[in-house]
Amino acid sequence: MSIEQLESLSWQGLYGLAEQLSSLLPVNLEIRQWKGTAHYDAAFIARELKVIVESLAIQENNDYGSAAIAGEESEGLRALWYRLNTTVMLWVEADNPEGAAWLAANLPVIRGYARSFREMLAGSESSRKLAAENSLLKKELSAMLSVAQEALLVMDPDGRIVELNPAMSSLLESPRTQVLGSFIQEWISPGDWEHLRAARDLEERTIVPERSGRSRANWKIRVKPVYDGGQLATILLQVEAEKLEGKKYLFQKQTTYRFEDIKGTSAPIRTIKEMSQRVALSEVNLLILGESGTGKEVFAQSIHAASSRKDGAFIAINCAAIPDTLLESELFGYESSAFIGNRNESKAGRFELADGGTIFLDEIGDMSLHLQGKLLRVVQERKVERLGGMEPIDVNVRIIAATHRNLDRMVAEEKFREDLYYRLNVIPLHIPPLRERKEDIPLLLEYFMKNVSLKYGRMPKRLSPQVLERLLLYDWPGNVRELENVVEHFVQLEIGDLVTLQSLPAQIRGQIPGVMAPGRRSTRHLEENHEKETIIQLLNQLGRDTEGKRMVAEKLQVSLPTLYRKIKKLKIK
Ligand SMILES: Nc1ncnc2c1ncn2[C@@H]1O[C@H](COP(=O)(O)OP(=O)(O)OP(=O)(O)O)[C@@H](O)[C@H]1O
Repeated sequence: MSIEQLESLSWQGLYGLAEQLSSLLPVNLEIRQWKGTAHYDAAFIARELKVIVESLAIQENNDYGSAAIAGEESEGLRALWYRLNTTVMLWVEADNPEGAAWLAANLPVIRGYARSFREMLAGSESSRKLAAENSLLKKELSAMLSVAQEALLVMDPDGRIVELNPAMSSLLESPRTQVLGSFIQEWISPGDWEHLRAARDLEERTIVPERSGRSRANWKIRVKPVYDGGQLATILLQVEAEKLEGKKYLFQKQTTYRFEDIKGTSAPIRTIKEMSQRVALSEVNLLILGESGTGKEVFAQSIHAASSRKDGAFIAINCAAIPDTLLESELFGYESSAFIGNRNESKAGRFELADGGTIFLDEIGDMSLHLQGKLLRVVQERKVERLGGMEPIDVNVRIIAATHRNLDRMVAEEKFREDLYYRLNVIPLHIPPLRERKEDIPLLLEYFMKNVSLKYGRMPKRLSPQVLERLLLYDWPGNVRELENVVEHFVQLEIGDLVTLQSLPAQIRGQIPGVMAPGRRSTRHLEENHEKETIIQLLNQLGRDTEGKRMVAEKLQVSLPTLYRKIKKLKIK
């Protein structure tokens, strides 16, 4: 029966309604009769019930703490209902003894209303409770996330990032507000996203992020899907930037450097740059040799970017950064049956991924003899075999290998396969250490000062002439990387815009030129050569008379007699 029909019914009374309705409703319904009123009509009651039902529907999302009041007057009768929290009260001012009988007769109709009333109330009540619980849970979740040291991220099944903590935002090097709402696919490859989405339970994997900020570290990911009613509802991610114990990365697949990024105008750097630009155009494998921090990787990337393979992948892998067995499966891939462990998937190796492009095997001197043998096969036959795979797979990959080790000596000591050495070493590129091209130092200082200041949003600082002089005297065992770090140190210092001697890092301040800096691996011979060179430079600058020599001794922080002894010993004219 509709409200309209109910409205047309005549008034029968009120008594008994309250009790009966209250037993049907999840609320206390009080219907009160106010004495002194002549009559009442059913239409009015029905309208009131309608108002209650509709108001409840409208107010579903309202704050239940506030009272909702609706009232109506009709022919001197007044009904007032209100709801405060879960209590609904309907007061009716009427005094009609026939009411009870009428209500009893029409109870099924009233019950129908009561039922929908109850359902609505129950629905709105449970959604209110749920909303309250949800909002509390959300607050608890974000509090938990904010105190966690691990980088954590919550996303929906489409990869939309709905929450992340400060550790994650710093790992992504982006403010939280900027990341919220973006998609994880902006940070990782489609293949890696597919794997994350397909995870059935807690899973771990290492991936190479598409964008990972300056660290260029790989991500060790723990992924946990959350299901609701059999449907994937949320994906939780814990990300750890791979700890590389001093290594730069395990894998990497973008190039960021071009030849124009290689700064330096000295003869040695110009020569090696020109040579690299020439060989970039050929297809030969390359071996880049040089001390740590000289820019071997910068060269490898620039060569790839200038080669005909530039549209193919550049896959870098650090052979010293991971254990041999993992390196083997990473390089060559595996078939499900063969891989030891609980994985049941097949995986392409880095050689396959680099097909049509370049593979950069960094720290090749650290590769085991066993893997050197397998690598030789790839170099010779241009085919790889996955672990446990039956069919060799053709790969068209250019290999650029690099090492800071002395491979000649390793070959002599039978620690590096001679046949592989000759295959890779078709055109060796020696990157000179910074101390052999000191004229590049001012340019590099200026270049890094500009870049690093920009990165930290600070004003570039000037170097005092004494600081510049000391930096020119220093022998830079960590090469360009060390120089970049020193500039970073300057930029971060809370000093004025002038860097003075006091601000120099200890290793540079403390170094008397020619005395080996801690960690330096150069030989005594190199050290003496360098000392000799430094003294000659200073004598040329300051003069060879006694006054000049006194100043040179002062600069070198040695006594005048010591300087004379050194001049004699090093046969300086
Ligand atoms: N000529 C250069 N111009 C500008 N920046 C350079 C140059 N050479 C090196 N760098 C910078 O120095 C740092 C070290 O370079 P890179 O990582 O290529 O050295 P590496 O020889 O591969 O070191 P390692 O042997 O430790 O792997 C990088 O940050 C790079 O940007």
